[in-house]
Amino acid sequence: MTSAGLHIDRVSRRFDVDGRSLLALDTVSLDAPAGSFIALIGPSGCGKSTLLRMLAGLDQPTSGELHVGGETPQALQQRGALGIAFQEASLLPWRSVESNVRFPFDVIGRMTRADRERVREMIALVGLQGFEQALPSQLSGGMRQRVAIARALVSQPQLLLLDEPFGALDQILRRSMNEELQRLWLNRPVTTVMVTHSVDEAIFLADKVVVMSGRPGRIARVVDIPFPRERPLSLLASAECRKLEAELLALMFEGGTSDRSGSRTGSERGDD
Ligand SMILES: Nc1ncnc2c1ncn2[C@@H]1O[C@H](COP(=O)(O)OP(=O)(O)OP(=O)(O)O)[C@@H](O)[C@H]1O
Repeated sequence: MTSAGLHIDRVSRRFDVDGRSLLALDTVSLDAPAGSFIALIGPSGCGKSTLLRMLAGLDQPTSGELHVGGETPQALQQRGALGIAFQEASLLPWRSVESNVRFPFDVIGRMTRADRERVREMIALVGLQGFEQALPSQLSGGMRQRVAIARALVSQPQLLLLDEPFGALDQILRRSMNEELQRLWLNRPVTTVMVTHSVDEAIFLADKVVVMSGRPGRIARVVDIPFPRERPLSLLASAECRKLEAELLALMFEGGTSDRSGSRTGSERGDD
């Protein structure tokens, strides 16, 4: 299964809260070619998770459309072409590591010899050989996130969605998981959208960082990350990276008023 490009076209989402209509996302448009790594950053409540949930087919826009490789997220999800890992690893506690990683195949009712081999391979790739029969409660937080990432990638999805996958980990573990995710992604560059609160994590992993602003949630700016891969962790201490981090933070606080070049959204162009 090859990776797929993203097409988000003027997506808005309203919620009814206590009889009031809240505009959580306002005409968000974004295009990304197959094999891109997109990081979504922005202040709390700006709609990052809402956008990710729509890409996962778990929610529908009030207006606008989302397509992944020409298909709706629902279609993608139904044929097992979506990989999802959220902050709480959300493993099934009664299932072993092996059984959790195998889960996406159980859902689509398929388990070929190649699938079985793939489960074994993913467990090895995330460094959990020897823990196949362990239960989630017997694992550390980092190991549980590794299982979640292995499960998200096992069916070779066309789109990988990550919502703060390392948010609950300490800084050292988070860094090493960032390295590990980069290695897995370089092994097979699947189109990825990751929500993160960590600006340097976004810079380390992404091709493009999408900075969102809040109330209502909009894309303030899309910033290309210029650093070639494979990126070493030492990149994060470099002056160039620090400067970019400061600019992205400023964009987040100012609601995207910095003049750093980058693509503009439909609403910025005033064509919505
Ligand atoms: N099911 C829902 N019903 C009502 N309001 C909702 C619902 N889901 C999200 N919202 C509202 O939409 C807005 C965006 O929420 P969302 O969780 O997408 O933000 P976020 O950027 O992911 O925030 P955080 O960084 O804090 O996780 C918030 O104001 C939130 O209260």
